[in-house]
Amino acid sequence: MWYCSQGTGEDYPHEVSDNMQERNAASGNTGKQAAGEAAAWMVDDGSVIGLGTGSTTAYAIKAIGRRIDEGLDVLAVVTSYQSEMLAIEAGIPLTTLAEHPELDIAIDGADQVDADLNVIKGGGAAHTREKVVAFSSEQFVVVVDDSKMKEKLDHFVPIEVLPYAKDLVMRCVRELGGEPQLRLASRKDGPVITDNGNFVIDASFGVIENVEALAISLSMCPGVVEHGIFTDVTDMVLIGNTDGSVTRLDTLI
Ligand SMILES: O=C(CO)[C@H](O)[C@H](O)COP(=O)(O)O
Repeated sequence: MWYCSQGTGEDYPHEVSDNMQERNAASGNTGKQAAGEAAAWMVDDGSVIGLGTGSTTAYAIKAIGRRIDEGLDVLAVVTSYQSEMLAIEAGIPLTTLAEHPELDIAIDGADQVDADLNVIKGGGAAHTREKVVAFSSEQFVVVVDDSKMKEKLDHFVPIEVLPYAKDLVMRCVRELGGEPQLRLASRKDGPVITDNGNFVIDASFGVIENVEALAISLSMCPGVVEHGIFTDVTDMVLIGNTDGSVTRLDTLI
């Protein structure tokens, strides 16, 4: 269950909303920027935060960096080399899960979100660390543009696998009714190698009727390091719309 609220200027602090629509429209990435920047305002002073990966989260990271310039005091755990580089560039002090195993809030993008706030992640092959960070956080906030919202999930599911187990995992996926495809690199010959040194298999299942059952079945296949289905962890989704407004979906407890 979730409830929904929508706003433009009034719902978010001045700095996010002021001229937000104009700036976002100019960038050509309106929804992602609106959602990412709105999430940056969810971060409290003195908190330890998790930073996801991807182009939408990048807007949040840059906006948190601007808040730090104005005095915000935070420490961040990153989920990938990409978020590490962006956080360093934005001037965000870093820490680790070993030093801070419990995070206050994590902000991350998604490839698709359904009406029950189930999420598919891993378009950037970072979902393993992203899932660890999400489950280590008191609050997990997902930031997406409105094209990512679906009544039922039908996006392919990224699965990080041990290279040694590639063929077994492909067989598991087929037995579960899916069509597996090894993700290939675009600027290198051969497969994508994750930040953890593994392969990624993208598995298409069409419309996923039972998200939790599929998530459990995929986890049970030997050689699966982690798959991109996130259930029962998302507390809030901030959806950036093409006009620069942001719609908020919260879980009801
Ligand atoms: O899961 C992810 C990385 O593994 C990303 O958060 C997801 O792919 C969304 O990316 P973007 O914000 O660039 O659309």
